[in-house]
Amino acid sequence: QEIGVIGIPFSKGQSRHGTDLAPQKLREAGLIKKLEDHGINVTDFGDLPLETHPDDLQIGNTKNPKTVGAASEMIAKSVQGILKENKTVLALGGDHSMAIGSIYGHWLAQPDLVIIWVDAHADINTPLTSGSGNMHGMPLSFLIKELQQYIPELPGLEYVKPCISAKNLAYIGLRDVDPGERKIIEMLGIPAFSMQEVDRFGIKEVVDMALKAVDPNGDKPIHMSFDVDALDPTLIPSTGTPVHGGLSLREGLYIAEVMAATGRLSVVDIAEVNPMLGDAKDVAKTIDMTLEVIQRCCGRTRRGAYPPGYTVP
Ligand SMILES: N/C(=N\O)NCCC[NH3+]
Ligand SMILES: [Mn+2]
Ligand SMILES: [Mn+2]
Ligand SMILES: [Mn+2]
Repeated sequence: QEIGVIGIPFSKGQSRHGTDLAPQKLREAGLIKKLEDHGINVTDFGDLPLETHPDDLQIGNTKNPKTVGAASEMIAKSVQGILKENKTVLALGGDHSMAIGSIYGHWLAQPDLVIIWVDAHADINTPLTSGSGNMHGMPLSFLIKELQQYIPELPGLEYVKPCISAKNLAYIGLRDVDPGERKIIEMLGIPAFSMQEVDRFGIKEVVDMALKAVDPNGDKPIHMSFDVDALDPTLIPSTGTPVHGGLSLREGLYIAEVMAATGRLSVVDIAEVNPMLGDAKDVAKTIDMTLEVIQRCCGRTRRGAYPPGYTVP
């Protein structure tokens, strides 16, 4: 499977500078070489030239809608284009508002996509239920058809068409869900496997149940939106909203290996790495753990592999 890497140097979906530096940091840590060393064909499409909208504003408490909207539109076009080249997209964020564009672009190319959202957070606040007004806590609300009656028109987001049904979304890793989000999850019956379910059933069962819920026939293109804060903060200290009691590295790798093994993993978002948070050791650890997960999204497995036609020397 061919991988197309796109850098999304973006931070305006939240308030902490730094997530825009993550794509370059991941490259500098050897991302491309690590993938190639494991026999993975990878093309690096560079970073999107994202810009801050000059006269952006705040609507209600929603911050930077024009900047987020313009970025999402550019992300959508890029993701759609890479999918058209029959490559799996590895979208390196950037804060999680990037998913507005990556999911929309995925839908433009493969409308029957399903979403696996791996995150400590649900990111499904509407502009009206959000406390902070940071759009990285809202991406899914702009995309889910059943929520559109609750979404006000925001300047910059006009082009985003609601394109996902709640039944095509499943969560893994939740442990910090706002009241409004909990209401939405229950109202729409979204399969949500929090860390409590991970503890109760184990990661194998949770991954099986999540996939069964959104893709019962095992024939849909999969969009995995992976917020690194799904992993435990001891593994990923350099992220904006860490929450104790996260996924272990092994659980994170397992999720990635199973998704990749379906052969239908079409788009992977890697969100919320913030290299400006914590000390140098924290940043190095965060980047290192993120690279571990990314490699398994792209087909490396802990079981080892060999190229087709390989014969033992
Ligand atoms: N990391 C975050 N989302 O995944 N932050 C925003 C969440 C606020 N409810
Ligand atoms: Mn998130
Ligand atoms: Mn999160
Ligand atoms: Mn609209």
